[in-house]
Amino acid sequence: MSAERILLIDDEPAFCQLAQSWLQHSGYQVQTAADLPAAKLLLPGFKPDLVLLDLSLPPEFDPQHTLSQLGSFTQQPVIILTGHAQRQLALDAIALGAWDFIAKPVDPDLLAVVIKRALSKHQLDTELSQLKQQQQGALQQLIGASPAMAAMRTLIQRIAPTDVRVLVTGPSGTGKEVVSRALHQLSRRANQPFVSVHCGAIPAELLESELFGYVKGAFTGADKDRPGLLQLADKGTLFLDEIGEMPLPMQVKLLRVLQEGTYFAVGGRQQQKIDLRLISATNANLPELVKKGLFREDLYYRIKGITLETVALAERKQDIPLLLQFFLQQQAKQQGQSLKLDSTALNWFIQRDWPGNVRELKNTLESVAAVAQGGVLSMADISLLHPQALNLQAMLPLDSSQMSLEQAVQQLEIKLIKHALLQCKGNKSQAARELGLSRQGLLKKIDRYRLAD
Ligand SMILES: Nc1ncnc2c1ncn2[C@@H]1O[C@H](COP(=O)(O)OP(=O)(O)OP(=O)(O)O)[C@@H](O)[C@H]1O
Repeated sequence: MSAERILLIDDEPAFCQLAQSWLQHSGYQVQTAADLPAAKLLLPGFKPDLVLLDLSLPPEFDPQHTLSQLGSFTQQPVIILTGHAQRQLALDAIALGAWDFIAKPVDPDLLAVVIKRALSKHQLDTELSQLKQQQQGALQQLIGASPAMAAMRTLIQRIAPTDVRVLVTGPSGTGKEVVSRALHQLSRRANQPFVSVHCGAIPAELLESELFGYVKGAFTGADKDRPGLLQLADKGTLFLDEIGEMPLPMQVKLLRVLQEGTYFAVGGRQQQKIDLRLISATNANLPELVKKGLFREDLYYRIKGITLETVALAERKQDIPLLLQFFLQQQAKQQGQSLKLDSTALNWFIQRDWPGNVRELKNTLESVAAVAQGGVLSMADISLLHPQALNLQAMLPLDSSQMSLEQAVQQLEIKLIKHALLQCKGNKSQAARELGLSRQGLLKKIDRYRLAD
């Protein structure tokens, strides 16, 4: 650990020299300043963890003036150095926020104790505020003000500090990984690793050695010991994404780890102990997979703990503007210019269906932002990537002002669907994609408007 830094502000050169040498001897880094202007110049570069401040400083030698400057030291505790006659002033200083005072001539042992206490308090304060920031940060990444998102936030805050296993379910692209990361960041394991494993992306034959690691000679090519992801996640959180895709033989092995907290590396004989929190995610229906014999029932109950369910964007459309704003800010940071959507473009994003949920919304916005020129994203930009969007205005029913909103919307939908089907030569999957609908959604509308023939 690097030495803690102390800034000593005192105009007596002999005292400064002596105190500096005591403190350095005790392992602190010390810089001295003879007056407040000199001290303020040192602050940004030296970043002291603690300030020792004499009250009578040149040019005024006015303790009240020095006290009025206490506000310059907000990031670190200040210990006041006083003469015996200045006791009341020292008490005033404490009322103004100084941490403690010590009388001159200074007793080095007493000084050491006071400094140690002040520094450990300062460290606790810093850790606490970092933790608070981290916690706010974790939830700030989880955008949405819908009742579903508010309930999700409350649940995350409640269960994050426990070690209970969590299964996050919900449609693809709805934020299951974001939720899992927030659970980790709000947990007591926040400073330990969060290791994410996509169970479906690693070939079945490699999954065991990826998770458990292997020892030298375990198989051809294993020329040295290699730790597995489980070991990398030790003390932290293991996130098993798409757990429904884990092959059955691997499920048996994972079950043993969860039951016993131990495992063997591939080819290894030494039992490894592990302490981790498991969070799993899936968009599959696990009970259904259990019924079909594709997922072990005993493992299902082991990983289930508490189930959190993320909700499709279609069921919380009110989150779309907030999400757009969040992603626009991210894009703006990357592009180094401010970005916004004009009102028609914003409406297009809100009205559209997003079968790929937040992921699709984010990707679409990013592509539009990439092709847009200037800081305002408009329908013209959108139509470069989604030509059917341009036709929208032209397709509005001519006498729409005479109709109810519902009738006008229905007419517009019918026109758009017919147009898309024509363009896609009757291919419904393609037309659904063009319209930003799921195939199922399009079929329902075709049925409702009797457009089948
Ligand atoms: N509530 C949210 N706030 C901010 N970003 C979100 C939110 N939900 C999702 N995202 C973003 O959407 C994208 C997809 O999210 P994520 O990977 O967490 O979804 P998922 O449900 O785990 O998807 P999959 O099932 O396909 O693995 C990510 O870029 C993520 O940052």
